[in-house]
Amino acid sequence: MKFDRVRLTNFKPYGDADLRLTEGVTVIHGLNGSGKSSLLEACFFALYGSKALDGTLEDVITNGEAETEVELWFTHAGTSYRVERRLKSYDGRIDHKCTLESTDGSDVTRDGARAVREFVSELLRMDAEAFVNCAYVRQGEVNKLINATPRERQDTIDDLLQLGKLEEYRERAGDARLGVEDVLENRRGRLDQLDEQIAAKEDRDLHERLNELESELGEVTEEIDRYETQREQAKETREAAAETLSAHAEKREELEAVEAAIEEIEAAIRSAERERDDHRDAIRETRERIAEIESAIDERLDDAGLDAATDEAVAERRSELDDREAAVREELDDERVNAEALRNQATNLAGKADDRTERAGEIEAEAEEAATAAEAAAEEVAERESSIQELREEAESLRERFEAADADVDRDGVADERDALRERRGEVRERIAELSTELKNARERVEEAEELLAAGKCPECGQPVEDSPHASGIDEDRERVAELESELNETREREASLDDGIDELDDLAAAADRLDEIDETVEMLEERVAEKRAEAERERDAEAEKRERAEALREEAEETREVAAEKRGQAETAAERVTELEAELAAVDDAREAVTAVEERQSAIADAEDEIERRREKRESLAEVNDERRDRLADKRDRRDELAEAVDEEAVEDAKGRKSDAEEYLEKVAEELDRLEERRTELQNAIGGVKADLAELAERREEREALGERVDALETLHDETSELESMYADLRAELRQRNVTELERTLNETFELVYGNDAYSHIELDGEYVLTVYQKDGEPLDPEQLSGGERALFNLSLRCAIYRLLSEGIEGAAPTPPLILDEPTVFLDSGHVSRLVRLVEEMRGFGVRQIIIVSHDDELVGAADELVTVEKDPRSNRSTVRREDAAELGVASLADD
Ligand SMILES: Nc1ncnc2c1ncn2[C@@H]1O[C@H](COP(=O)(O)OP(=O)(O)OP(=O)(O)O)[C@@H](O)[C@H]1O
Repeated sequence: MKFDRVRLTNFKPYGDADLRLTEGVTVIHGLNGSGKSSLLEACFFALYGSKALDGTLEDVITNGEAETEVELWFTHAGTSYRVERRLKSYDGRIDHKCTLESTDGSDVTRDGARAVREFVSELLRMDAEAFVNCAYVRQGEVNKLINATPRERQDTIDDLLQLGKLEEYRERAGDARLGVEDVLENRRGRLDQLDEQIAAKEDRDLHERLNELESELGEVTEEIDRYETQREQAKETREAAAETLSAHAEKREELEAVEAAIEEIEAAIRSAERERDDHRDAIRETRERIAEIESAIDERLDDAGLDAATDEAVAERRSELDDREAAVREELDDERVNAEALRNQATNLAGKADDRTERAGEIEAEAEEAATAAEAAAEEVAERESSIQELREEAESLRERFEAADADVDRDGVADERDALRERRGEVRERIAELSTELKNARERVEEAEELLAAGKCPECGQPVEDSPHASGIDEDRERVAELESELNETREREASLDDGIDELDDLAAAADRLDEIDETVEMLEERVAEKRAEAERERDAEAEKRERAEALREEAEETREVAAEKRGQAETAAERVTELEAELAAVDDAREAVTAVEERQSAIADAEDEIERRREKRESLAEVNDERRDRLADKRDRRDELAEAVDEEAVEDAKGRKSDAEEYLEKVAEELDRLEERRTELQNAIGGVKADLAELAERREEREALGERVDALETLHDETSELESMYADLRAELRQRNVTELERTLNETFELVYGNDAYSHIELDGEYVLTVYQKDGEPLDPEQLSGGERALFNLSLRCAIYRLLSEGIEGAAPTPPLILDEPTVFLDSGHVSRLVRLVEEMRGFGVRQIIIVSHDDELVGAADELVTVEKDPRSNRSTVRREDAAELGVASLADD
């Protein structure tokens, strides 16, 4: 068997790891804690599941992950397999899924952790424990077999070499023997019991007892037959007597019945007679009642308006009353409607009259207003007329001013005239200005000339003159000044007169304007006067008309009121009529009531007469029934006399005596028969008991025979199982001895190999697997006394010896799995490491196909065919696995040397 490949996901420190493994020696190296042991553990776990773990399933899942997966490919006996295990943690539980399948088409599959484990244990012929004891030397367990007690070692090695099976078979055979012994014991006990039972039954002479019982039974049966015959005869006698008695009893019974019937009929006749008397009395009473009713009817005839109390008269009166009522009702309805209508009319008319009166008042108020308006208009007319008068007087005085004026102008020429004067005055004023200027100039010239003269200069040229000045011009100028002065005065006078004229004309023009104004005002006022006058006229007319209308309305209202009063009177009359009619209706009702009373009494009389008739009939029928009863009574009395004669008292006494004798006898016989029958039953039971005892005896004898045979067979079987048990024990002892010899040989061989030429000569292994090491001087030594390193090598030798024995000693496919050594060199010095290397080489020589070693020892690394490096990334804390190139390997180890 060999591992081909292991692949991990989230197993302990590994994230994803995939490693191919080859034949030969593979050394796995790496730093502490990098995951070397975990890799081996993963392979072991793949094969055996949780049994292969020291910790729990949960521990192998990488911290912080929920799921791990381990796959292992391996080959065994020419078949390749793949195991896959998957652990999933949820809700604090671990789900373990596991499958195994062959990968080369040989169609092996196993599903489930248990099925796979069983398959692997079977295939490798070792369970998980055997695997660690043989193939897988775990770290720190290098001394396991040495430190074990001989007993443990014995179990371990026996198991590995399959000797455990023989022990198991021996035990089974022992169990079988004990089982047979138990059964045998039990059967023997039963056999003794049967013998006792049979002897007891044989002691009791069962056949003789049976004969005695049967003859007594015969006698008892005969006696019973005899008694039964006699009993039949007694019964017949008793029946005959009883018949005679019952015939008599019948007659007596009939007699009694007839007597009772006679009494009954008599009583019936009496009671019928009483009933007839009752009817007669009732008839008399009814007649009296009819007379009373008739007189009551007479009393009510007048009220009902009837002459006679006959049916026709009543019917006629009734229809008369109905007609009357219908007529009165009709009129009443009409009259009620009429009264209501009149009342309404009266109310309406009174309302209307009130409305009219109110309206008349309103119109009168309007007339008053019109009168006031007419008055106001008249006053205004008077006022205006006096204004007109005043204006006319003013106009007259204005016109007089024209007459009195100097100017000869009229109203229309004033304006033109004034304009002409103003023009002329303008011309005059211009002239005044010219003259003033000219005068001023002339005066200045005079003044200048006088100044020049005074200064001795020529007044005309201005040149200084001594004596002859040019003085002629000055005089001229003085004349001119005078002329101009007079003309100016003249002209000024003219201006003044023009001013006066203009002033007068201004006054006149103003008067003319005023006249125009007055004319206009007067005209306007006259128009207003005319208007107001017309208005006053209109208002007065309106007043008159309204007063007329108001008067008319008041009259109308008065008339309406009268009509309303009239209607109210009519309404009252109608209401009175209604009351009358209602009274009449009541009277009709009373009359009808009286008629009804008469009618009722009439029918009461009829009923009473019917009753009388009924009672009379009843009396007759009762009389007939009684006649018939009397006939029957006579018959019954005849029959009674007949029966009384027929009853024979002597015969009855005789029959009674016979009957009681027979009964007495029957009672006694019954007692005797009961006793005999009881005895017969007892005898029959006893016979049955004896017969059963006989049958049981026969059965017991048969059973005893069969049991005897069975006990013989069991005794034989017991002998056989005992033999088998000792045979297995012998076989195991023999095989173990053979193995011990072989193991001792291979152990010495390997020990020699790793420890030769040293202090020790050989190792002895006895039948109980007690190990003793012999020194060169022949001194024996307990292996525990060896040093740590020696012990390690010694143990490895023992393991290898077992391993070899296993691979050589078992028929068929060698189960030898890879030899796995985890840190085997811990206790070894370098010399011993070399020996270990040699041991490994040697193991290879013995045909171990695959050796996997965890170690950092250079020498071991050097001896490897394959080197696997395990590293842990310090950052992610995840391990990886890597195979080194074999060529490089060689170089590396050379370089190291
Ligand atoms: N469930 C887990 N999740 C993550 N890491 C784990 C888990 N279980 C163990 N480890 C880590 O794996 C490492 C143990 O690995 P292992 O024992 O295989 O190392 P090693 O290489 O054999 O060491 P040494 O040389 O000391 O024997 C430890 O560092 C431990 O912290």
